[in-house]
Amino acid sequence: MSSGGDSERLSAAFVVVGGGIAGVSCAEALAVLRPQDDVLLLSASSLIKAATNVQPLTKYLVKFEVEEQSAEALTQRCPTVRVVQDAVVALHPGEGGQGVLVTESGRRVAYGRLCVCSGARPKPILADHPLVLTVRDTESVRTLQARVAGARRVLVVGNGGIATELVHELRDVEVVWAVRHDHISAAFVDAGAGEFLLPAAKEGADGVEEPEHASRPAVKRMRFTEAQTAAAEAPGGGAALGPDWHARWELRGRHGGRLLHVEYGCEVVQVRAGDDSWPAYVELSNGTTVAADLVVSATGVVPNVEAFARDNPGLRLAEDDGGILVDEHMRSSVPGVFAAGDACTAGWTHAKHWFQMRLWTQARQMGTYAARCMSAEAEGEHLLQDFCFEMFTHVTRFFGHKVVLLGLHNGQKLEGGDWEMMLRAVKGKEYVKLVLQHGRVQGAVLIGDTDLEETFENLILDQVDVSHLGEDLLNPHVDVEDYFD
Ligand SMILES: Cc1cc2nc3c(=O)[nH]c(=O)nc-3n(C[C@H](O)[C@H](O)[C@H](O)COP(=O)(O)OP(=O)(O)OC[C@H]3O[C@@H](n4cnc5c(N)ncnc54)[C@H](O)[C@@H]3O)c2cc1C
Ligand SMILES: NC(=O)C1=CN([C@@H]2O[C@H](COP(=O)(O)OP(=O)(O)OC[C@H]3O[C@@H](n4cnc5c(N)ncnc54)[C@H](OP(=O)(O)O)[C@@H]3O)[C@@H](O)[C@H]2O)C=CC1
Repeated sequence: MSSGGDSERLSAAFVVVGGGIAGVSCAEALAVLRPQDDVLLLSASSLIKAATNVQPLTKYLVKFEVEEQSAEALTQRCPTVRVVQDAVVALHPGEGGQGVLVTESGRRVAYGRLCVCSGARPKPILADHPLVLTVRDTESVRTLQARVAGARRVLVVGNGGIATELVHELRDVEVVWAVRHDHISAAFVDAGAGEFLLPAAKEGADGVEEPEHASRPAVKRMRFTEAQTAAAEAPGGGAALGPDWHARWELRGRHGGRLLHVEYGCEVVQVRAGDDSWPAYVELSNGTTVAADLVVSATGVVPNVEAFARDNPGLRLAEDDGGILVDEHMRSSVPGVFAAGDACTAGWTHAKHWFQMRLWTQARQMGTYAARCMSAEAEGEHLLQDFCFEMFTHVTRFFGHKVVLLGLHNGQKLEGGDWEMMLRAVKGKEYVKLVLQHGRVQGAVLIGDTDLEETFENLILDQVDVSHLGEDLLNPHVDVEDYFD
């Protein structure tokens, strides 16, 4: 990896900014697609993140590991990729000719085509408070580990991916989890799934039990309208860490046992100065005051695009989340500038069953696809959009359970009309939820080892009418695939 070098001038036909999953996937794909061209990967972080052990679970659902690697590992795999560690501070798109990036160390990097994969950064509450921490990269989790080691009670704020994983992993400490919804893990799952996960959340990582096999699944069918859904959801530096980050970092406090208490339907109002007993008292909007050693804010992310947007009014950012707005070919509003991963906002008309979530799956898909788009543009070729944008898929683990999310799994985008929800649940073992509209499956939440992902993926994609199946659709003794052979 190159570093240093005041006012050095570099140039490459293809420049990628960012050493996270999106940037590395883009650079790797460019190396394959454009063996004749130099690819320059510029990253502020010294290590890069690569997707390894990629395993397709179905046509759309892919599982992989995220490995932190040295830049040399990437250049060995892809000899045409040069990696330079430096932070971009400005983008000068140029007019008609080559654009130029300016870096922190004074380099000027000319590009033919650029892909911005600069990720996102935490959107914390009380950002400058010394007792409030966020988690994003290796450095931040190292700080968290040190601070948790001296803690008796930690307040976790937020109800998404990080809070869900963190609450599970905190050991030997009292955890108060403040969520603004009426159930846990609301950024990913519905109230029923939150209820299903709660006992495992209370157990924590040390107490994960083997699933029960004895009880019979209960199948329920419910009909939802827009009003009911709204009511149900009413209040009650470096690359992002990869999945399983928590498995590598023991987060152990000094309480001598773990306790979880959830405060529902609330936000932080203020953090009051502490006394001899506790370093801080946190006032919540539901009237509760929590004495704590530490507050972890896990309240979402914002795209990290200031260096590119500053002084570039021509670079359109999304109004709602501030990401670089890209079209169906990952092109920004500035010619020659593409964007992918957490840094971008998908500005095209989405397929019915797809929506954007800032996840490593989408970072990898977008990075790879952006490389294909850049290459096709260079050749003047027309490219059809990748099929991965046809349907939202995500696989992860929450509280020791495998979680698969398919399509409009929470009825997203279906607000306007009638939709039904069909459920099958066995306490501690599995939770299967289908979202149906007009007799067709629109989405699914599969928790546990259900082995149903392929069946429901096909039903969502094919949109066949399944109304004649009734509750057999979730009958564990019926092979739904047989109906469609
Ligand atoms: C704690 C945590 C756990 C997560 N767990 C999961 C999970 O289990 N499953 C999942 O799907 N998703 C997970 N995510 C989300 C996932 O990690 C991100 O969606 C994904 O990594 C985004 O990849 P990216 O390449 O777009 O951005 P990043 O990984 O953030 O990479 C951005 C890169 O750009 C570089 N950079 C930034 N600005 C500049 C600049 N100006 N100049 C040069 N370089 C720059 C950074 O150094 C970094 O190398 C998690 C996120 C966090 C924080
Ligand atoms: N296993 C996985 O798949 C994981 C994925 N990730 C991803 O990493 C990124 C960062 O994770 P994370 O920070 O958890 O973000 P998420 O977007 O997953 O969740 C943010 C949560 O914080 C809530 N929130 C926002 N503002 C406030 C506030 N002021 N007070 C209280 N709560 C608030 C949001 O509520 P509301 O929805 O109402 O706005 C939401 O529940 C996300 O893109 C996430 O998808 C992270 C870890 C694991």
